[in-house]
Parts: sequence; C-alpha cells; structure tokens
Amino acid sequence: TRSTRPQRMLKAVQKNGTKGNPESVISAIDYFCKHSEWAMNVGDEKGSILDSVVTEVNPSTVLELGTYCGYSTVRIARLLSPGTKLITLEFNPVNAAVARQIIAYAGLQDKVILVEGSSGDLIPQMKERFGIMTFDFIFLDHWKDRYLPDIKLFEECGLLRKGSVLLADNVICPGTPEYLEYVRNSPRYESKYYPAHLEYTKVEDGLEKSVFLG
Ligand SMILES: CCNc1ncnc2c1ncn2[C@@H]1O[C@H](/C=C/CNC(=O)c2cc(-c3ccc(F)cc3)cc(O)c2O)[C@@H](O)[C@H]1O
Ligand SMILES: [Mg+2]
Repeated sequence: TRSTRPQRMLKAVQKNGTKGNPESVISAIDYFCKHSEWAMNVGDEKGSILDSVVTEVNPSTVLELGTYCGYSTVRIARLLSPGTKLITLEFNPVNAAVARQIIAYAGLQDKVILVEGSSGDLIPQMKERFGIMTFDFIFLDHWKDRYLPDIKLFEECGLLRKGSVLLADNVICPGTPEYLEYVRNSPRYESKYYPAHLEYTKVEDGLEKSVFLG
C-alpha cells in the first residue's frame, strides 16, 4: 500500500538529518513541510514559542497529547533537564511507529515515553502507570474537539497543581472555541494568547497558555 505522509517525512529526516542531532531533525522536518509536503507539525514559528514556554517552566513532569510524527516531542525533549522524561500519547499505531523512529533518530529516546492509546483512556492511568502526582507542563495538539473534555479529565484526576502550565496549539486554526471559552472564563485558570500563524503558512493561528490556579 502507498506510504503515508508521516512515513515520507521519516525518510526525509533519515536522508537530510544528522543522527543524534535534534536541531537537524527539526530543520529536516520543517524543510520537508515547506518544500515537499505540508504536514500538521506545530512548525518553526509556533515551535519557537513552545521552546520559550518550556524553557521558562523547566518542567519535571511533562505530557503531550497527540504525538503525530514526534516533531514537538523532539522540540520539547531536547530542552528538558537531564533525567527528566516526557510522556506523549498517540493512538494511531502507524504515526506512533514513525514518531518512535524520528525521536530515536534525534537521539532522544531515553527522554521520551511514547504510549500508544487514546488520551481519554490513558489520562486516568497516569498516576498508577507512571507514578505521576501532577504535571508541570502539558502540550495539547490532538483532535481539537478533545481539548476541553481532556482538560476537565485532568482536573477530575487531580493531575494539575497550582502553577501547572497547559499550552494548546491551533486555538484559532482549526480552532478550539469551547476550550478557549472555558480557560478564558474559568476563575481557575490564568490564560494568555500567543499570536502566530498556522505552521508553514500565513494563516492566523496561535497558542494559548493557561496556568492552573489551584
Ligand atoms: C481521541 C482524542 N485522543 C487522542 N489520544 C491520542 N492521540 C490522538 C488523540 N486524538 C488525536 N490523536 C493523534 O494526534 C494526531 C492528531 C492531531 C490533530 N491535529 C490537527 O488536526 C491539526 C490540524 C491542522 C490543520 C490546520 C488547517 C488545515 F487546513 C488543516 C489542518 C493544524 C494543526 O496544527 C493540527 O494539530 C494524530 O497523530 C492522531 O492520531
Ligand atoms: Mg497542531
């Protein structure tokens, strides 16, 4: 059967990247998306904002929803302190297989725990399976209509603490109106919008950073 876009992206990383060099993997994916095939990675512009938030938070516990090809996984993992690992959830096995290889090519496999499955099933298992008390940083980049149910699940499972930072991609395009309305109007969150553009385009998009107030 025909290859998938993530599989073609992996080939581009193996061809143009340098093994063990996360920056070269990020550049190879951005180049592929700009010159070969557009893909829904967070991209370089929003990726720089992601980098600055991760650096500012310097998290000890990290969760990503929607690994896709592992582009943002590599961006985040390369910035984590030694010994810190990030958990990333991906329910499409073909995408998960590509992401594992891209993460490994970047040399970051020891800093990443990729769990195959759906966030709705896995979030309630975080404490028992991974010994997580609360998350310092969460990156939301999965199905847009799942951002709101999943943030409520974080609250219900007691996975947020005073100061936990949630960063959400695509709050303008494709858009996550119910999520935005919730975090911007809830007294339990302090929210801030970071304007940018849809990856590799001039279309308006941005990231929403929401700090849980406890
Ligand atoms: C069921 C919800 N839980 C989930 N749990 C685990 N993994 C999940 C989940 N949802 C989706 N996934 C996975 O995350 C990935 C999906 C991400 C969804 N992202 C988008 O739809 C998206 C879409 C666009 C976009 C923007 C403009 C367009 F014209 C076309 C597309 C841009 C983006 O930056 C995006 O993030 C896939 O790998 C999917 O298998
Ligand atoms: Mg996205």
